[in-house]
Amino acid sequence: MLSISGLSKRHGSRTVLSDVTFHALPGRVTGFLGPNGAGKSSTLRILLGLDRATAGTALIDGRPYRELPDPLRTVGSMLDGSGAHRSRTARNHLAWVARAGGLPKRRVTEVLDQVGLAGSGRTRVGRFSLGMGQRLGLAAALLGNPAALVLDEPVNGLDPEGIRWIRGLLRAHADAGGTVLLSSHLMSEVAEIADDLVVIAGGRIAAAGPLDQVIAGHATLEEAFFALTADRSEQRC
Ligand SMILES: Nc1ncnc2c1ncn2[C@@H]1O[C@H](COP(=O)(O)OP(=O)(O)OP(=O)(O)O)[C@@H](O)[C@H]1O
Repeated sequence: MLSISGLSKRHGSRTVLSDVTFHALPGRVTGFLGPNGAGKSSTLRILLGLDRATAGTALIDGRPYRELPDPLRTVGSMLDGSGAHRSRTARNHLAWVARAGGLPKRRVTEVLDQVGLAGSGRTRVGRFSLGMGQRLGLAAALLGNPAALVLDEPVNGLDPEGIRWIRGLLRAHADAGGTVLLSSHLMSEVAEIADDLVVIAGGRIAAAGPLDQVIAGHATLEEAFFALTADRSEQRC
């Protein structure tokens, strides 16, 4: 389980997160939805130990990321695409991640296959399309066969077939008991895949709960999203 509790973040005098609290549960896909600049990446960076909170906690199975004994086997993540150097091949990049994380080399071949890049393992990352880069980022996230996946805007750059594919992959992961937390600013994408929804705007949680509860009283998710985020987006202090 991923547990975010009372999380606040300030950059100088600017508050970018205020008392953010929500959970992402095993067996569920949780969509973390908000407009640009709402605080999604800031929250996920803290959860993944890449930034420190000003206050509050962000825990993975009850521990901060930095205290996980075996992080890559616990949580797989993708922030900002693949993070691979352009001059590396996909296979070299994954082998490097596997080595650093103490994972067996055979996992490289397995995840390349899993994300549909089996034929592109020896291609330099600099020649990858945006969608291939997303697939490579996902391959790295899957390397440790983790129970939890934390993905920042995973459908960015994917074509319709790629979007359909990633939906299936994330659905299967949750159906097998895994926890999936994915951020997006695209309502339609989230509506297609999420079981639970967390809506953030202006650094504050505007709504959280099962998808149907969050959109109850609104004709569509789009209408709910604008109603929930309209007041908050301008309220950052
Ligand atoms: N290092 C920083 N210094 C100052 N402000 C920052 C810093 N990092 C993020 N911010 C600000 O925090 C706010 C939230 O940014 P964040 O990237 O978390 O939003 P987001 O919801 O992920 O948006 P997007 O969908 O555009 O990526 C933004 O206004 C951003 O400008």
